[in-house]
Amino acid sequence: MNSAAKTNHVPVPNTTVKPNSGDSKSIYSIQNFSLWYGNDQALQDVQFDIPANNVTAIIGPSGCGKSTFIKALNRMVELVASVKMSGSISYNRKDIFSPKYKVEELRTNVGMVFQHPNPFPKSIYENVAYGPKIHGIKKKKVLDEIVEKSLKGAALWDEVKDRLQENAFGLSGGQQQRLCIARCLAIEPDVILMDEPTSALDPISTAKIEELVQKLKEDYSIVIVTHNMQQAARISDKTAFFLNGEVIEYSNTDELFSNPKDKRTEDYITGRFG
Ligand SMILES: Nc1ncnc2c1ncn2[C@@H]1O[C@H](COP(=O)(O)OP(=O)(O)OP(=O)(O)O)[C@@H](O)[C@H]1O
Repeated sequence: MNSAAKTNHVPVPNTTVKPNSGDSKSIYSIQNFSLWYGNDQALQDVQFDIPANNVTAIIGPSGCGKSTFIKALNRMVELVASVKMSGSISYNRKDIFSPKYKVEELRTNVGMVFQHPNPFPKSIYENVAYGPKIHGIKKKKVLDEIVEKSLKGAALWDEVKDRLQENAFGLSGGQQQRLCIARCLAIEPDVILMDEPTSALDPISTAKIEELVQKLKEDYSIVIVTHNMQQAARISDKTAFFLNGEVIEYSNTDELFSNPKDKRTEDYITGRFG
């Protein structure tokens, strides 16, 4: 780990966390991962595996560390100067914080979609072609194919195929979010991280994104932060419940919602707090 790890940190084993059931290959393995912003601890001994070609939901009340955790998975969290970490996160069995690991390689494999759609102030076409161009693809025919494939993958092609040169800001919020997903698909990642991707959207746009997430998991591993427990229950295979920076419970989604093992999980999913 290239960031200075705290030395005065005493790991507290979290006995309620279940290891991965082993029914699917793990894409990420998180071991005793802790994180501080300055002196304030935001994550404590997070430990679980994230399976490939599954949707993994991260739930928990405001401020429990969900965004911090998801931003650690692509090392975006390092952009905050005061961050210190200990423990490890492996992606495809390689420690992502090893000095040998190139962050560019990680970001090519791990795409991210944010809470608020954030298209570039460019045409719909250019938004999707941007990443491949950065990666050196110049031929128009190849770029055209990537743009079409990515927009189809994000279930947006039919709505925009006749207006590809129009500015992306002319799209609705839900369409902009699917454009951001298409932009992500264009660089052919393995993993898509989604940080509350539907919280700024209306119910119909939300339903479209949820349907899309279900389809995307055939080809991608998805980690989604959501405040919405119904959404987690509807679309995810695994759920991790975070509280005060700790993973209180991690298991198959149907199990976690129907038969929570920890009283705090039960209280949260039944709306007693949060
Ligand atoms: N850049 C930062 N600098 C300092 N502290 C931060 C920073 N980002 C987050 N924190 C703190 O870390 C803790 C976890 O925040 P985080 O945003 O990860 O929680 P969250 O569960 O995603 O919250 P929400 O659901 O409200 O988005 C909070 O106490 C927050 O104040």
